[in-house]
This record gives sequence, structure tokens and C-alpha cells, in this order.
Amino acid sequence: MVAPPDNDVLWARSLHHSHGGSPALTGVSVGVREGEILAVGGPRGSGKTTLLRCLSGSLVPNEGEVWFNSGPVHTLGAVAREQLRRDRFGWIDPEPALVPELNAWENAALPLLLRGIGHRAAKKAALEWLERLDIDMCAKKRPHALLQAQRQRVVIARALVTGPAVLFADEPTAALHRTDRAQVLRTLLTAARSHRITTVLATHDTDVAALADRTVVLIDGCRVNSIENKGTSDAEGVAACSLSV
Ligand SMILES: Nc1ncnc2c1ncn2[C@@H]1O[C@H](COP(=O)(O)OP(=O)(O)OP(=O)(O)O)[C@@H](O)[C@H]1O
Repeated sequence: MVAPPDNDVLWARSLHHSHGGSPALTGVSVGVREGEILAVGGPRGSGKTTLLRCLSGSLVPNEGEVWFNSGPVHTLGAVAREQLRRDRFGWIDPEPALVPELNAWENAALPLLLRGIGHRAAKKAALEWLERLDIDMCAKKRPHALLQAQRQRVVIARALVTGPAVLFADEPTAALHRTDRAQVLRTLLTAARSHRITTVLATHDTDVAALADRTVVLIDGCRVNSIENKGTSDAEGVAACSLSV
């Protein structure tokens, strides 16, 4: 096992993974620096979700290595990987899944309450994130009373409320109307940049990928390209991503 470069917060080498015999990743390597926003692009079925799941430890690759903060993830047991995901990572799915019986701030505060953080402190942190994401006016509404874009903002608040080291966003705006998409995405990326949260964003949409600092393109489970998105990283002063195969 070879240790990763010191300056990569997240690093994967030669990932291979098959789902029930059908290959999803074939030899993908990627490194992400602290505070960077990396888009993983490519058409549907190209392996983006599988790569994010391997990087976040929710899936152990058949072959290859994943490292977080210079510690191996792929050799950890299931419980240690769960703890890592709970304590250090945030995850956003395409569909905004919220607990229907809880209102918006309670949904956003849930990860803190589950950690045993006091009710008052958890509520304060959740309300702060709802405000940053321009959804604080809906704090007391239940999910059924929210629009889809508002629900997704609550999901984003829930993913950020713990101050994750890395945020994984899997097609976070795919379920939204075109008009809501850009606005929600910009809000998400602005929040990630201002708090220097390393973000890995899967998207099949090149317009969405262009908002990241750099894009890695997958096709049929292989990394085929890596694009520096000029005008984002330079303007924001965010470090570039390092990549190797
Ligand atoms: N649980 C699974 N069982 C069987 N095959 C799967 C499973 N998950 C993914 N696959 C297959 O693995 C390949 C890569 O899928 P993956 O979801 O990682 O790609 P993707 O680029 O994220 O696609 P999408 O944009 O549609 O989500 C595809 O061929 C997909 O059908």
C-alpha cells in the first residue's frame, strides 16, 4: 500500500468495481485537495455514483485504494466506515428525502441531534444553515408544505450542519426544474466555498460541472479527461485538483 500525496485530502488509486458482474469502475484514480470543488462528469451509467460511493466509504471497491487525510478507508471495517461517514462526510442525493413528520429545521438538525448535541445548540446551527441557504422562512414547515427546490435546500443544510470535511453531492439538482437548478447549485457551491468544504459533485450536466474548480470525466467506468474550469478556481483562489491514472 502506497501512501497518498500529502496535499490531497481525498485520494483514490486504480479503483475497479463491478455490480453483480457488470463493470462500473475500471482503474479510476483521483485526488482532491482541501477546499476544492471537483465535478465528476460523464453520461448516465458512466460510474459517477459508484465513484462517489467508493470515495465516501459506503462501498468498498473490488480493487484499489481510497485514502482520507492520509488514512486508508478501503481497509476499514463497516462500523469504522459508517463512523467516518457520519463524523466527517456529508452526502446529498438527487431526490430530497426528508423525514415527513419533522419540520425543516428539525430535519436539518437531525445529524446533530443524533450525535447527542443539545436541542438548543442543534436548533441554532440548523437555523443558521437554513438562513445561509435562503430557506429560513420555511423553518417550521413540514416537507409536504415545501416546494421541491426548498426541500433540496433543507437536504443541503442537513448535509452541511455538521461541518463535514468532505461533501459528496450526487446530481444534487437533477430532480429540480431548470429555473431552480442554477440557483440551488450556486447556493450550495457558495456555501461550500465560503466554509472551505471540499466537495465532490457528480453530474451529467456540463453546465453544472463548469461551476466546479475542475472536472473529471468518466465514460464506461474509465477516466477519460480532466478539465480545469478556468474562472472558478482562479477567481475563488481555490487549489487545483491533482489527478493521476
Ligand atoms: N446496484 C447496482 N446493481 C447493478 N448494476 C448497477 C448498480 N449500480 C450501478 N450499476 C451499474 O453500474 C454502472 C455505473 O452506474 P453508476 O450509477 O455508478 O453510474 P452514474 O454515472 O452515476 O449513472 P447515473 O447518472 O444514471 O446515476 C451502470 O451500468 C449501472 O447500471
